[in-house]
Amino acid sequence: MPSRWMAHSSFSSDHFIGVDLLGVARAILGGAKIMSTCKNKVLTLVFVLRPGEVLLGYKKRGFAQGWWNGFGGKVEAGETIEEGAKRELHEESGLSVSNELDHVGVLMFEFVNDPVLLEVHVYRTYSYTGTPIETEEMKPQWFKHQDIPYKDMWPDDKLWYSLMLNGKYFNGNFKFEGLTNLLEYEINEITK
Ligand SMILES: Nc1ncnc2c1[nH]c(=O)n2[C@H]1C[C@H](O)[C@@H](COP(=O)(O)OP(=O)(O)OP(=O)(O)O)O1
Repeated sequence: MPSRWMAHSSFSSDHFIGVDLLGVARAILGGAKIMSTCKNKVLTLVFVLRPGEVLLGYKKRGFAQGWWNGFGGKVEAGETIEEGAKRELHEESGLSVSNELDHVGVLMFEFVNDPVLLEVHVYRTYSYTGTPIETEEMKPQWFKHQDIPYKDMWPDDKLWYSLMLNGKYFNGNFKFEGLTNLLEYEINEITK
């Protein structure tokens, strides 16, 4: 039975920092079946790992084109967040994952003058089948941890990647103006 990491948020742009994301994350860790309220745009982000390295994809088109990122995208109607994560990973890299993904974080992104909040669920795994292939959307490449190209990535990534790479559970709130100006943020590591 797949886990149902359905998103929930009482998030409001009037209370950007300090929302109950910590409570959401604790509930998830406690095994709660959290259903989507559909207030946010729910996305996934999957990191495939091998010892000392992470697989990133160079975004060839669309949102954040020209930057490196994990694999992921929007969760579709009728699928759990984890199912969406596995589907996007396969579509964008050719890799398949049959085991449960390790859910390590929830990141909330607000953009100035945009009422839509992005709720990004971060997963990692060492367990996959297949060989990474270039797809219409992404060009994959393995990076040693010390060579991760942060200057060609979302500005927030360098703030939380070490937690993800070390298998810590975390959440974060980020407020952007445009795609490159990170105005404020908060990151919490959560102990299980
Ligand atoms: N700030 C930040 N840091 C790291 N990663 C992300 C962000 N913002 C984000 O949106 N992301 C991630 C979350 C997703 O993995 C992708 C965005 O997905 P997107 O390409 O919009 O979704 P798809 O469903 O693949 O889109 P199309 O198929 O419609 O192009 O970035």
